[in-house]
Amino acid sequence: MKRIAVLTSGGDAPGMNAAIRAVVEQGLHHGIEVLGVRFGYKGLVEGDFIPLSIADVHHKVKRGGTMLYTARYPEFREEATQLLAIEQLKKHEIDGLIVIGGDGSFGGALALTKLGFPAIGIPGTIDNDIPGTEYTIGFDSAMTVALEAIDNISDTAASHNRTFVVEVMGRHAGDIAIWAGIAAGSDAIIIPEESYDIADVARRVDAGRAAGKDYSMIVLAEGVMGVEEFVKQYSEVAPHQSVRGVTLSHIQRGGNPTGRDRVFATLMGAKSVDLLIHGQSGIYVGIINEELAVFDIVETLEKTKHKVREDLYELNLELTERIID
Ligand SMILES: Nc1ncnc2c1ncn2[C@@H]1O[C@H](COP(=O)(O)OP(=O)(O)O)[C@@H](O)[C@H]1O
Ligand SMILES: O=P(O)(O)OC[C@H]1O[C@](O)(COP(=O)(O)O)[C@@H](O)[C@@H]1O
Ligand SMILES: [Mg+2]
Repeated sequence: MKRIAVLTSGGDAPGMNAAIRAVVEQGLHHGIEVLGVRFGYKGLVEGDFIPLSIADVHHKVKRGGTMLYTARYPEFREEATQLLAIEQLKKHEIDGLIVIGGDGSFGGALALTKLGFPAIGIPGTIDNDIPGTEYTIGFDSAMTVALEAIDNISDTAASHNRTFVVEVMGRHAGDIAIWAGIAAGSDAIIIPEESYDIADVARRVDAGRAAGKDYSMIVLAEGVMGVEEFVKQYSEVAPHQSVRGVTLSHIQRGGNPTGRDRVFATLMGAKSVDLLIHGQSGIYVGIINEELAVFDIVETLEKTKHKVREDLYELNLELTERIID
C-alpha cells in the first residue's frame, strides 16, 4: 500500500480534523502517502485531491469543522457517479479510501465497497446515528454546546418563571436531545423514537412548578417537528404557562471539539490506517464500551438500526413522574 485518500462528507462534526490528523500521521509513520479529498464525494468525482503533510494537519487537531471541507452531493447515490469516483481513485493510484462521515456518507462507502474499491468508514456526525457504534465523532461536542446553551437559557427562564422549549439537532435521532436534556435536568425530552402526549408534558411541567421549580425546560429533537409548531400545540394545552421557543440550530456544530471527541477521533483515525495496511476494507471503526470496535459495512448497515439510549429516556420520565406523586 503506497497511497491512500481521506475525505469528510455530510454535516461537519467537531473532531473530524483530529481524525484526519491521525490518518495522516499514522499513514506517514508507515511510509504511506495520504491525499486529502476536498468537498467529500463531490471532490472525489471531480478529482479535487491535495497532498497532506504533518505541517498541514498538526495544529488542526483542536479545531471544529473540517479542514478538507465537506458537501452534500445527492448525485453520489447513482452508480454511474460512483464509477466516476473509482476512475479518479485509480487515476491517482490510490489504494484505499477512508470516509469520515455520517449514515449517508456510509451509504457511499457501502456503494464503493460493493463495487470493489477498498473503503473504510469512520463515524463522524453530531447526530450519533450510526448503527453498531455507541459513539460518533462530534456528538460529545455538539451535546456539550447544546447543554451550555440550555443552561444559559435556564437563567432567563427562571427569572421570568417561564417554560422554554429548546429545539436541538439530530435529523432522525434523539441522542442530542436525550443527553443534553437529562444533563440539564429537563422536565421533558421529546424525540422521534418515542411517542408522547402533549397534555401529559404540560401536566409534568405544572407538577414541577407545584413542587417548587421556578422554570421549566422541554428539550425537543428537530426530527419530531419544528419548535414553532410545538410551541403552538403546547400553548393550546397549557395556556396558563408563559412559553418561549428557541432553535439552537448550527451553533451546535461549531466550536472546538471536546477532549473525548478528539481522543476517540484519534484512535479511530489511526486504526483505520492500520486496517487498510492489513488488507481490510468494507468495514468501519467505532466504539463499544469505550474500546475500538470494527463493523462490516454491508452486514451492519443493511441489518442494524441505530438505537437511542432508552434507559436514559426512561430515567428522565421516571424522575419527572416522581415530582407528580
Ligand atoms: N445511499 C447512498 N449511497 C451513496 N451515497 C450516499 C448515500 N446516501 C448519502 N450519500 C452521500 O453521502 C453524502 C452525505 O450524506 P448525508 O446524509 O447528507 O450526511 P451524513 O453522512 O453526515 O449523514 C450525501 O450527500 C451523498 O453524497
Ligand atoms: O447543515 P444542514 O445541511 O442544514 O443540515 C442540517 C442537518 O445536519 C446535521 O447537523 C448533521 O447531520 P449529518 O451528520 O447527517 O449531516 C443534522 O443534525 C441536521 O438535521
Ligand atoms: Mg446523517
